[in-house]
Amino acid sequence: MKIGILGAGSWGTALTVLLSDNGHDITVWSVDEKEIEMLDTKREHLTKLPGVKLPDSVRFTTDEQEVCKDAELLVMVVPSPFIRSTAKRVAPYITGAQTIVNVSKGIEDESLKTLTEVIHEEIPQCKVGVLSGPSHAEEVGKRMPTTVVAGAKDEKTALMIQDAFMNDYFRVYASPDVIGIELGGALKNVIALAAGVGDGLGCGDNAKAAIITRGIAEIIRLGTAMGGELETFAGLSGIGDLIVTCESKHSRNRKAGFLMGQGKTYKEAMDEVQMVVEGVYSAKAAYKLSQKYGVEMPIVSVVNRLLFEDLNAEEGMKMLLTRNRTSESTRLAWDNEQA
Ligand SMILES: NC(=O)C1=CN([C@@H]2O[C@H](COP(=O)(O)OP(=O)(O)OC[C@H]3O[C@@H](n4cnc5c(N)ncnc54)[C@H](O)[C@@H]3O)[C@@H](O)[C@H]2O)C=CC1
Ligand SMILES: O=C(CO)COP(=O)(O)O
Repeated sequence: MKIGILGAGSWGTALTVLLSDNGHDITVWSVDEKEIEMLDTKREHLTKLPGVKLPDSVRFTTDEQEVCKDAELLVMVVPSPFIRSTAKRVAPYITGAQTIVNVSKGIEDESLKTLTEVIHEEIPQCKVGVLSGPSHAEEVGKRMPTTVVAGAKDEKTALMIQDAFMNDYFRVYASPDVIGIELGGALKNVIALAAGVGDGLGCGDNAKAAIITRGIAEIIRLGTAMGGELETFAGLSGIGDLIVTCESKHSRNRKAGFLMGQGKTYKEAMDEVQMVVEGVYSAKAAYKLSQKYGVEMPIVSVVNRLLFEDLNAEEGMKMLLTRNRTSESTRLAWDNEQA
């Protein structure tokens, strides 16, 4: 199959390896001429995925028309703040016969729309799906075992994406719950920032388990209010991706949080990570969504204050621990007759 990859950072590069292994004919596009020149001449992303070699058959371009021409499938893998502008750039070259799969993780800050909603708005003529799950580029680039979920509203599109990506080291499940998959992928990054802050402060395994568990409770509260399925949040694109991002040495979100936990400012942390930290963009959107849907998201709220209101990490952790006492579940009922 002819595939165009829109975005050439670490995830775009790892997926180029995977999709080339699957025998597809690949063209990679980036807005950044220097990045394209480096990839074309060195066959490696020297800064974002060093050590991972790209096959000679892959073509590189900065021309939107070239990457879209004859492609049956387009993979959208630019950071979330550039999804709309990239969709606008390629829209004139996309026909109803093509499918776009979004593999980026975020929520648009201004509109509070998910990324497939943004793509669909800009390119209504084509089918749009999503692929998400616990999948660090550093491991996929080395062909290490990975499992993810392909989502689309219609089964044919989901199965087409599943077929294109799946091989013996990359297992793809299919699902119709597009909103659930996308919200899990975007919101876990905000919780991973908090997990990193805990690590930076020197908190232990108990705190990490608490942040993951209470984090998924927040994701489920907002995600189900927005129409996502509980089963999806308990799956690969929900708890699965939350675990890997909170635990992995490869995670940019966890690392940014770690640096802030160690006393670095938000700006210093971003400068040191040097790659996209999506949780920073999704934090604001998640907070606004929690207000809109009337759901409590204490971790998301503290992360926002750490990032944008100069709250320090120690105070943030204390705020979470000393909230008013409450029940673990808001749904379970007491049997007071037994008292
Ligand atoms: N790196 C990973 O392990 C994974 C990343 N993702 C998601 O994939 C998305 C991309 O992440 P990475 O590849 O890691 O980012 P990255 O930080 O490695 O690369 C960012 C890339 O964005 C592109 N870019 C920069 N400015 C742009 C602009 N103005 N317009 C269009 N494109 C521009 C460039 O190609 C640049 O290399 C994010 O949403 C991330 O959450 C999802 C799964 C795994
Ligand atoms: O989404 C990811 C892994 O599934 C990547 O997470 P980070 O952006 O935190 O590295």
